[in-house]
Amino acid sequence: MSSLALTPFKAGLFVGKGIIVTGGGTGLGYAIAKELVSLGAKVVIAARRIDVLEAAASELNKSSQRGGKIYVCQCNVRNEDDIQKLVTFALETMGRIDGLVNNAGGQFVSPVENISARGFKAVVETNLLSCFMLSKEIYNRWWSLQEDSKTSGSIVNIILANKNGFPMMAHSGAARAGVENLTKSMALEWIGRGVRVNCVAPGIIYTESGFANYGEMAGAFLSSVLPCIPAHRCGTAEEVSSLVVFLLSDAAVYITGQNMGVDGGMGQGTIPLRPQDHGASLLPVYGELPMKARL
Ligand SMILES: CCCCCCC/C=C/C(=O)SCCNC(=O)CCNC(=O)[C@H](O)C(C)(C)COP(=O)(O)OP(=O)(O)OC[C@H]1O[C@@H](n2cnc3c(N)ncnc32)[C@H](O)[C@@H]1OP(=O)(O)O
Ligand SMILES: NC(=O)C1=CN([C@@H]2O[C@H](COP(=O)(O)OP(=O)(O)OC[C@H]3O[C@@H](n4cnc5c(N)ncnc54)[C@H](OP(=O)(O)O)[C@@H]3O)[C@@H](O)[C@H]2O)C=CC1
Repeated sequence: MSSLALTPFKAGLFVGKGIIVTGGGTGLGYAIAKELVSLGAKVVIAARRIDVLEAAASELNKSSQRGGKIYVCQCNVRNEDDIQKLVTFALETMGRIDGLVNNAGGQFVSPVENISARGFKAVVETNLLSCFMLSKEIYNRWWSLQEDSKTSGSIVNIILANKNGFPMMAHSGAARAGVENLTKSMALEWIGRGVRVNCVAPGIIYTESGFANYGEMAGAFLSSVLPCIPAHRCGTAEEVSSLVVFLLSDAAVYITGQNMGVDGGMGQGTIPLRPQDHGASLLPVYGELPMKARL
């Protein structure tokens, strides 16, 4: 499903630690879980499709080192009851929670004017509300109760590179911008409890599962978009997971409230999904624009 982790971290870095990775059965989440379990972590992977999670767990457990173990929990992150059950399950199985990766997420392609209110809400719930609900639930039921000042938690929120908006996926752009700001607020409120909160903003990362959601559009998208990425290629899931694992680890103990891109030089700029074709609008009001200066 996924190639080797890139981590340079020392073996056993996460021995005894418990981490939750939402959307951990596929794509980026799978790569993150794989790297963690190979470093000795206990990891709960959570998503809606239990069959996908179970298949992933049996593969991932083959990468386990030093007591690392994968547990699975069915959870729709849009549902608060499911979120509460996930935290109960994680505490029962792992005995503790040291890290959370809010990775489950997604959206659909549509111009703003065609998105229904329910569709917009569904995307906001999937990407933003879920992050708030799960982070808060773990804070209230675990991190806020720890007396030992050396006990710390780390939350990594996966968003996406959309500093300049996200045409054709505006609902997701808005939700992810919300996650970035929520990250900064949680980072400042919870620093006194030793909880760090950061974002990782991937650019275009080739994951079979992720791109499968877009059917035939994905091929056309990739060929038009690759020249716009300074690296001239997509990233890989492992190139994202190495940063996520670093942020989860104590090596990042002085880093909180940040948003870091993994985007092949895009500077977290907008993923260039083309706006709908249009004739040259916004023509210059004064003077003529030479033809070669137009698309
Ligand atoms: C072209 C290539 C682009 C590449 C981009 C590269 C960068 C980004 C990559 C990634 O993010 S990869 C990960 C991708 N994975 C996913 O997107 C999966 C998760 N997505 C979803 O589950 C859905 O998109 C969802 C909307 C978040 C949830 O859908 P669900 O069907 O479960 O929602 P409901 O509550 O049933 O429906 C609510 C509402 O939403 C409307 N809707 C759902 N899908 C679409 C669609 N494809 N087009 C238009 N509208 C959609 C649905 O119709 C409902 O609205 P109403 O019809 O009732 O008004
Ligand atoms: N690949 C890319 O280029 C980029 C990806 N991202 C983001 O990275 C994250 C991972 O993407 P990627 O691995 O590529 O794609 P995937 O489609 O493989 O991952 C999405 C995961 O989220 C889970 N998920 C979706 N909705 C829910 C829900 N309501 N409740 C629980 N789990 C849910 C899915 O599992 P299930 O369907 O079983 O619930 C799936 O495992 C996503 O947030 C994505 O938007 C950001 C930038 C670029």
